[in-house]
Amino acid sequence: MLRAIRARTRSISITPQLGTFNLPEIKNEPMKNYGPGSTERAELQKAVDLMKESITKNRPYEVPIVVSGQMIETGDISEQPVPTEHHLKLCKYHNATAQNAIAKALEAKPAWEAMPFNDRAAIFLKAADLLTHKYRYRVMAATMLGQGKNVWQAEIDAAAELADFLRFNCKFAQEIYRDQPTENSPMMWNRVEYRALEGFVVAYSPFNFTAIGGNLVAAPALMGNVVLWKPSNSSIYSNFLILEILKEAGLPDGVIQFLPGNPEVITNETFNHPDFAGFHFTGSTSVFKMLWKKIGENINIYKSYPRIVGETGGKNMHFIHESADVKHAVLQTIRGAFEYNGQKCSATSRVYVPESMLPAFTQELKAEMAKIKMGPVEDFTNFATAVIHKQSYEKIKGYLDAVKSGENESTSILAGGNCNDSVGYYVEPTALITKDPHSPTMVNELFGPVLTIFAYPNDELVETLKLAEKTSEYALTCGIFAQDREAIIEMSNHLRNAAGNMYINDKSTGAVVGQQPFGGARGSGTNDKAGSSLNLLRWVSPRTIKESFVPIEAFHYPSNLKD
Ligand SMILES: NC(=O)c1ccc[n+]([C@@H]2O[C@H](COP(=O)([O-])OP(=O)(O)OC[C@H]3O[C@@H](n4cnc5c(N)ncnc54)[C@H](O)[C@@H]3O)[C@@H](O)[C@H]2O)c1
Ligand SMILES: N[C@@H](CCC=O)C(=O)O
Repeated sequence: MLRAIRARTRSISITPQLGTFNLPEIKNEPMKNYGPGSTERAELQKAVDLMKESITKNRPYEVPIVVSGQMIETGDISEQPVPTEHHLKLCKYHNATAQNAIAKALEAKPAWEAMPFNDRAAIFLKAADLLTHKYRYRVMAATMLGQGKNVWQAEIDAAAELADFLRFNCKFAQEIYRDQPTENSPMMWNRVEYRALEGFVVAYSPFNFTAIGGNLVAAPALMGNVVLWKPSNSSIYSNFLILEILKEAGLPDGVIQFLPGNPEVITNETFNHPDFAGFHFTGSTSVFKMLWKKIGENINIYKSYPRIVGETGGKNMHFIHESADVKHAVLQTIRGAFEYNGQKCSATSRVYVPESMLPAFTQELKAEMAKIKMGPVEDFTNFATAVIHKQSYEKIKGYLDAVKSGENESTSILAGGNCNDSVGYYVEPTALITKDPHSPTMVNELFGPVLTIFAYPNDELVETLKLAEKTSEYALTCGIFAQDREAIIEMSNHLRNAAGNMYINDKSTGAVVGQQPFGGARGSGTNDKAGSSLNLLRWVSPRTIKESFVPIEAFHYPSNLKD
């Protein structure tokens, strides 16, 4: 008997982990300020100029698909244009199919999920350090040229937020693994294992945050999953650089497969596979709903119930109370509405102003908006740049044309309103004012630099809060502005379900990982809070283990015995 046990033991492969390790201290990545004359400004300018020079000489970067570390050129090529100068192409990329990638990912899975946590964490911590040191300016330059971000927007996204995601995920994962049953009855031991999901995870990322693309794949991967990544066609090059960094950091081949290209092809191949185990999505609400439906239709072919995590659109408000500091509210509104040209899911796109404050608010807003400088990203003094692509330009212009033509008759232009796509997809930062709280630009997500103001009677605060609360299908972010504490409480209470991220006297954008976990409810997503343990928990399937130490001697319980 003993010999048989020994023989079995010898056949088990054991990965030793001879210690319970503490992670290095996890802190937010310090942000560089890129002020005039700074070293970082000079280095970033050099990286941007080099990249621009290369593509201007008609040498766009070439991005393959990556399956199990193999760079594959399918020959079916598309291009990623530069939004501020659309005749330039940042990269050419090969369109993928997913077939082989699924099999290869499943092959890579057993070794990856068996790798001790400290080794998996080391890979992502190393990637964060490679990003913030060796590759910071390159990834920022790719984000600036390819996605139209100015310096500060690229810094907070492609450098700081991505590094924060990679590092804080390790901290939160360690806390999850350490979360163990606190009670053990005599002569037994209870444990919980946090297994990776059975099968593969699919991640679809949006164009607007390089960091989100990185996190959509890194979060499930850190928890032991294998991930098929379909990046947005408008952020291919920066996303490919992230994959390269992860590879240099030691990520084994096959853990993340990189599949740029036609989303419908990838969807058909991955969503119809029995091992489809999870979907990690960030993008628009309509696409998410359509994909959720497909998953539902396929439910009988899957081996498990797929985990579905989606962070989607927003129609975020600033609600201003009569006690607010007007200048502060205006400046925060300009940042919230117009930084990155309003292309953040969290962008401020509607603002409620008390009637008594309207003249001061609009005067200050117009004066400050007149100082916004718009132009290409390589001129660091530009605050606004171009929107991402032609489709987006046409959509936003359509809403503005409806205001100009009187089709949207309740609404007029207060500032801005011009569009020009002769060189880049430029939409001037625009403030509209409306008499109709349900006008199209108060309700729909435009995803561009357009803000609509609605003035409410000072004595109708509660009614207007109720109106604002149910004006759109979304519930992502919201900023309330007031000095009066009772007003803050009233506003916050009425808007409790109108936003997953609420800001008091601050703008609706700019959540920081580890400080304000991010995500919304209603039409804005599943609110699984990117950059928190809530998100990581969606990528594990816990197994509870009870081990008894001492043999029992009878099946009866004392209650079965006779007196
Ligand atoms: N809530 C958040 O955290 C958050 C963050 C960033 C962006 N967003 C939202 O994302 C949107 C902007 O990003 P976008 O334009 O890249 O979004 P999108 O919905 O167009 O694309 C997102 C992803 O879905 C894929 N996709 C698009 N159409 C598809 C289809 N028919 N079938 C399968 N896949 C498809 C895209 O290729 C991309 O990878 C906005 O609505 C914004 O609010 C939300
Ligand atoms: N997390 C970002 C928004 C991401 C969506 O685009 C913010 O808080 O501004």
